Amino acid sequence: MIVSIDDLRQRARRRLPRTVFDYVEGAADDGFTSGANRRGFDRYLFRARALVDVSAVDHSTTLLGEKLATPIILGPTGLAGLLAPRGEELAAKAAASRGTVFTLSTMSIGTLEEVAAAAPSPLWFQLYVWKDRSVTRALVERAKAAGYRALCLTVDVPVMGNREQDRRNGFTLPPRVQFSNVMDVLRHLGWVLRMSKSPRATFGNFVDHPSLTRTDAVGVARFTNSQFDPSVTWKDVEWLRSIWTGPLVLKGITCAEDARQAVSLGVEAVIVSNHGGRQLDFLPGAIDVLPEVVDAVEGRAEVILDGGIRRGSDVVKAVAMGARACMVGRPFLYGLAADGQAGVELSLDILTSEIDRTLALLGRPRLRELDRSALRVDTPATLEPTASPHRLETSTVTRRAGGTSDT
Ligand SMILES: Cc1cc2nc3c(=O)[nH]c(=O)nc-3n(C[C@H](O)[C@H](O)[C@H](O)COP(=O)(O)O)c2cc1C
Ligand SMILES: CCCCC(=O)C(=O)O
Repeated sequence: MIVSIDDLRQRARRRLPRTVFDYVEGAADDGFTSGANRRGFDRYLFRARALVDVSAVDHSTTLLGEKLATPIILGPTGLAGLLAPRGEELAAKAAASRGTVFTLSTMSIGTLEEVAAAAPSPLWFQLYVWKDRSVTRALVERAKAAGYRALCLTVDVPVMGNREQDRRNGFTLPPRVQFSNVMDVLRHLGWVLRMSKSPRATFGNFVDHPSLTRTDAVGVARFTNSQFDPSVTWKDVEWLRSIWTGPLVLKGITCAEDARQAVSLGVEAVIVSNHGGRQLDFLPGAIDVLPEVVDAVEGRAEVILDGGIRRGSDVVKAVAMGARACMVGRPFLYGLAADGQAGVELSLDILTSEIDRTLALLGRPRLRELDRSALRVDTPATLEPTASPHRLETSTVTRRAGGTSDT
């Protein structure tokens, strides 16, 4: 029986060939940051109020001027179409049915036009900047023509992170059957059968690219490293600002300086993210850098927390710390692999019902009114309370240079 995101993960693990599941789980280097995204939430504990009328709980919010029925939005994930045929379309439809945003990755299997045609949900398009700026410009123009509401520039992939398991597995596109994985593929004939209905098994937005011929399999990291531009700077953000008229969002902000620079260029939202621990290892957990970014932005842009959300209580903590919404990657991918569109809907329903229960038990029925007084934290000095409206109550135990002592 599936009652949690972890149950969905187990189901996804059983249904996918190892190489595909490993790609989804993949973290850079030693996986420190991937683990920190989860561990970070453990340091934030609740301060609950009793005897509050919580008969009507409201978890709705607004983001970039649009009302969201849930504070959880679906993040960009390359190759989601390998988890289920037309996977990106299914996930976008699931987001629409739950009143939230789906973000399509540049590196999707479905084309950006196919996904826009399939789903009415407020769609965002995530952009990687290609060395060939005419490719980048064409993507932006196609996204505009197809009706994507916001452009989300990912800023934490100047080069691909070191995903060692993908390298050991020889992960390619299309996925290859090799001596080392033939037994695994045979054990997952259901997936093979399902995927035979997929219109293609390569990057849909670039089907005409000379490196993506029908016969050759391409190494995913090798391909992206050859195409993504490592010389991208803030100048490119200015350029995108000038050619994209809608809201511009930067994904992958992890410090105050970058947050301030983003705001000064008129960016509407920043996503605090370490790419789910898939890029630079030894960044802190996303929730750990959220206060720094919220305080630097000072309300001039919206802040979204991305990375490590597996429970509704994680979302409640992030919102209390000043995030407007949370983005998820793997949770909805597990749902997609487990049961297609219904599985993505289930992942959203699980998290949203956990948010409701948490808000009720916390005695804070309106998500939008949460602030740092809902939390206590055993914190290093860098996260000490600030004067912002999201002032954080420290717990009675604070960490001192010499260890832990009662105050
Ligand atoms: C399989 C997979 C593919 C991803 N592809 C992209 C991508 O194409 N573009 C991007 O900006 N982020 C990508 N990400 C990062 C996610 O958008 C998001 O930052 C991350 O998954 C959040 O962590 P979580 O999985 O713990 O929710 C990918 C993540 C995963 C797991
Ligand atoms: C498939 C190309 C890159 C996707 C990505 O950004 C990731 O795997 O994290």
